[in-house]
Amino acid sequence: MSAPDYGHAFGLMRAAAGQPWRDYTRHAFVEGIKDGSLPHDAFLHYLRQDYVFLIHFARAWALAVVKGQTHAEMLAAVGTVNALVAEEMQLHIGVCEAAGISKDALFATPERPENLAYTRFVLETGYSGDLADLLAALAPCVMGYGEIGTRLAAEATSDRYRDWIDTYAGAEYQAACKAAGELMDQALTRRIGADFEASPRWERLCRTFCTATELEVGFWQMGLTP
Ligand SMILES: Cc1ncc(CN)c(N)n1
Repeated sequence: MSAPDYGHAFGLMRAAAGQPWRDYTRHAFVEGIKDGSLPHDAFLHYLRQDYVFLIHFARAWALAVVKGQTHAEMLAAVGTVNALVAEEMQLHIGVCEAAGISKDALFATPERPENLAYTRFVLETGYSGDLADLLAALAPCVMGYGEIGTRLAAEATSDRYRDWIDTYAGAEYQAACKAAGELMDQALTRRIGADFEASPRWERLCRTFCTATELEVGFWQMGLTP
C-alpha cells in the first residue's frame, strides 16, 4: 500500500531520509504491535516513556505557537498542543490505568536517556531556529505514527494492540497529520519561498528531519528493553 499524503515538504523530506525512515516505520517494535508478538511488559514500558515524551513534545508544539508569525500558524500549533494533551495522552492514561498504573505513577516515570535525547533535540532545534527548523524536527514524530497507524490498520494480524493502532489510524490523528503537513508547506513557503527545496537551507532542514527519524528508531529500540 502507498503511504498517506501529508504534504509536499514532508514527502520530500521523507524521501531524503531514506533507510532511517524505513528503519523507523518498520522497526521490530512496530512489527510486534502488528502481529501481537510484542511482550506486554515492553508495551507498557514504552507507553510510560511515551507519556513522558508527549509532555515534552507538547512543550515543543507550544514553542511552535511562540515561533508562529501569523494567526493561522498559531492556531495550527495550538490545535496540535490540544490534540496531544487532550486526546493522544488519554490512550496512555487509559491503557496504564487498566494495567494498574495510576496517573501519578505515570507522570513520575523516570525518563530514559533515549527519550531525553529525542525531546531535547527537538526543543533545542526550536529554541535556536525558526518555525521551519522546529517543524522539520517535529514532523517525523507526527507523520511517522500516522503512516505506521495506517499501515497497521490494514495489515495487523492480531487485535492485542488494537487500541494503539486505532488511535494512530483514526480520523482525528490523520487530520492532525494533514494539518501539520499543510502548516509545514505554508511555514517553509513564507520563510524560504515557494521553491524551498532549492534553497541553501533545505539540506539542513532535511538533516534535522533525518536526525529526528534516527531518534525515533532509538526510541523503539529503548521500548524493547524494559
Ligand atoms: C516517540 C513518539 N513518536 C511519535 C509519537 C506520535 N505522536 C509518539 N506518541 N511517540
